[in-house]
Amino acid sequence: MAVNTGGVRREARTMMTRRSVRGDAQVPWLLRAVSCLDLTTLAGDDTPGTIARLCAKAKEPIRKDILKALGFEDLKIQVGAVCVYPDRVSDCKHFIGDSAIPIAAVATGFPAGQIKHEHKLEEIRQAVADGASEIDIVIPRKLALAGEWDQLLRELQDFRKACGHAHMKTILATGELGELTRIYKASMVCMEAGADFIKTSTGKEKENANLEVSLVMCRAIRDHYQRSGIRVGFKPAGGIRTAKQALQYLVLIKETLGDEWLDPSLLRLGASTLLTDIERQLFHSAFGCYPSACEMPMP
Ligand SMILES: O=C[C@H](O)COP(=O)(O)O
Repeated sequence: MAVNTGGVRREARTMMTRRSVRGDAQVPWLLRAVSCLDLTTLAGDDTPGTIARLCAKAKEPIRKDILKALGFEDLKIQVGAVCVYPDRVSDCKHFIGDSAIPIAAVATGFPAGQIKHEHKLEEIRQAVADGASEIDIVIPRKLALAGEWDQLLRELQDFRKACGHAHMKTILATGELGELTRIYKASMVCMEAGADFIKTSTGKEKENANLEVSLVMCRAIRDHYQRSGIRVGFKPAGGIRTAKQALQYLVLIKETLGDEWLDPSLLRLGASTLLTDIERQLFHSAFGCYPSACEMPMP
């Protein structure tokens, strides 16, 4: 199937002008975005201290006084998952404790995927053994770029097996795949290999998540569902920093896949700093002004 690039651009643009969430109506949508958030830290200087702070925030992502002022004090809200490098999974396991928040590990030589296939499989198995229940694998881009779809399918099926009981989220790194038609095809191969989620980007490419590639990937998910009856989740990731952007993704997913996909079991927003802006916007809705820098960190 060839994707009409101009048509996708137009549709993504007009969808945002046709449908938007304004004023107080934003509050439940933003809370939904928080519950679908893969709260992420993927930095070379991540330490057990960084992971302790990440896990504390994952358990209580929005301050109690804000929730109370919004009338949601009884809401038990937590993020969709925490997402870290494989070497930090055991720290996460320790700090997440008894909470049911899933631990996601990036793997297969994240972000570039330029390591040997057997090392990728070993990395997945180790992350699962350490306590990850979700594995965000990067696809070997060279196979997609060369159109070697059968080989890509075989390697992804190996990853699927190595994940065992853990969910497999496949990262396309769309910014490195070029054409939208290739992104559609790669999405289909990932789903055929048994991906539980397809994810746009690592956050490390020059071009990360955007509405156009998200529209194409959501359509691939819809087409796959119509053919197989299997619901695959979607994870836009990389460069999603503002509450406004998060709302745009929720609108796009609602319009393309329906309300059923607005749930952590089928939607995740991969982001390292988005939560700060969402909390600031919720503070504004609760108290009528933005917090000062000492009250809440700036994004
Ligand atoms: O998977 C999530 C991304 O790596 C996070 O990217 P970000 O730091 O641009 O939010």
